[in-house]
Amino acid sequence: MKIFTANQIYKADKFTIEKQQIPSDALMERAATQLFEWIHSRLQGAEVTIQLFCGIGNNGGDGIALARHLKEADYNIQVHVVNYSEKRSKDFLLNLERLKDRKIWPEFLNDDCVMPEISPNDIIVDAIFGIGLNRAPSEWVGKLIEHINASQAFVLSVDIPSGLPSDRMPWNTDHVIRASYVLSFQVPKLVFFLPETGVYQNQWELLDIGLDAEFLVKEEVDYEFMTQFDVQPIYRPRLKFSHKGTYGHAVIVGGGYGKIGAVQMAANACLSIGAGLATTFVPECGYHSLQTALPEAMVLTDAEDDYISEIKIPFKPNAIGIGMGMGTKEETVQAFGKFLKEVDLPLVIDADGLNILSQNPKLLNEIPKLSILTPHPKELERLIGEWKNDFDKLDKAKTFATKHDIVLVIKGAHTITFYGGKGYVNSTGNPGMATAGSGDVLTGMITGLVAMGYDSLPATVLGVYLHGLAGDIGASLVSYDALKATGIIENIGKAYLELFKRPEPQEGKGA
Ligand SMILES: NC(=O)C1=CN([C@@H]2O[C@H](COP(=O)(O)OP(=O)(O)OC[C@H]3O[C@@H](n4cnc5c(N)ncnc54)[C@H](O)[C@@H]3O)[C@@H](O)[C@H]2O)[C@@H](O)CC1
Ligand SMILES: [K+]
Repeated sequence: MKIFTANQIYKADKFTIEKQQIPSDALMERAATQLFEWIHSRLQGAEVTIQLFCGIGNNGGDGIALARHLKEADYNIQVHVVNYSEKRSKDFLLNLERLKDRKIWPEFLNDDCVMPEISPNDIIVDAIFGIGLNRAPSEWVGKLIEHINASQAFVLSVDIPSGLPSDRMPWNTDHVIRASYVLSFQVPKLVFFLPETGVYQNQWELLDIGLDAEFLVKEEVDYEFMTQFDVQPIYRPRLKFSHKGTYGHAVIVGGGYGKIGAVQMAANACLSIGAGLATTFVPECGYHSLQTALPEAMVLTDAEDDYISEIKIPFKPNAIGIGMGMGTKEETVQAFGKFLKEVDLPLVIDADGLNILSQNPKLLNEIPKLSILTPHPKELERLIGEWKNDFDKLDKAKTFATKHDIVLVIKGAHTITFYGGKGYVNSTGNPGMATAGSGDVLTGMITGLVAMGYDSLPATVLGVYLHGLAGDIGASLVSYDALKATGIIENIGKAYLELFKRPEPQEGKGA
């Protein structure tokens, strides 16, 4: 699913109005109808007070049109116009007139207004600013937002939490609505997925306002949100007349004294995702535990007992995952550097492989093209340097991936994969996956998919999605808190099955 910028949404809006030959307020009416139906199907006419805070642009217009629908269904409403500018939008004014025709007179809030009383039992509709916000809200509007946030009422934001710009950091973090729920039109907004800006909403959901399908299909975007619908076509079914050689031979290189488990989990995940064969390459000390814990895998050992000193693979594998539990001992650094020069297939590089790269930046030029790097935030910072904020991080990550022609995976609540100047935002996963070994499992899964013949980008996007989905299934069985990395591996099979269940209505999860 494409993630549009505000400008692209305006373009889609214009295109739709022209192509469908509808008046401009028709989209606002669709938006208001959808908002109303969402609310009405849940409240069923309940006697709760709904306080609507509406700006003077089209977001406010949505709120005003919604107020009319709510009134017609006999809801108990209070409408406030947050009068932050004299430049009222045409469709806002049109809907204000329609509201007045029904004898509803909104209260106009200005910079000298008394803050309206809000009970914790009220429902707030936040339609103050939408994607048109392009500068800091003035002080009194900021104070009103703080007042709403302090009310403890349920806050339903229209399109985006007011005060949150769609493409940059907020000017003042206190002057952004903390939404209990966001009903966003047609396409998700990038800010929902970033750690610093995703915190302004608990949950979001899309409402379809019928923006033109042709535009949605054709418009090129910088980011995509990878839903079940987007990921399904990547999957390649196993063939009837295939054998284990068809699904590739993966090698997992890593481990050290006390850190053989990382390799074991990666190799286990690699086989569980479907690789034909898996061989591990570990220091000698890992031999017995690996042979015992994972009988399906083969084991090659380094000459050294405790650490890796020379990486020798006596056959040509289809994929190599490297770095987990490997340490950054000088001999290992040398071995890793030599291996990078020799190897002629894309690698999946994680953990200490990434640490070695950041400590020895010259090695970055030796990374085989189309390799996949899977840093968590700290590892990413060591690779690309500090960032000012999430947007700066995305820019730096994109530049780094393009410069080295690699796939870069920024792990987190919504893992983002960068390749070829584009970012793919993952839709699965949960906080329970922030647990030891979760990254090793991901590396193993992606390595397995590369071994099976998937190209680097599809292998990564599918691997990240299935990893999150396996984690979601695991957490649904044991809770977020009790989920362990092995619990993710155990549910890879169920994740595959879930991938082909009938898609549910698009619904997102907040930070
Ligand atoms: N294309 C679509 O998808 C549709 C969009 N609709 C709504 O339209 C919204 C966008 O409407 P607008 O473009 O009118 O913008 P907003 O309603 O977000 O903002 C109103 C206007 O206020 C001005 N402004 C920006 N920052 C300000 C500030 N800090 N203080 C004072 N004034 C400020 C800007 O000129 C802006 O256009 C969307 O978020 C959505 O809710 C809906 O009506 C349905 C159709
Ligand atoms: K809003």
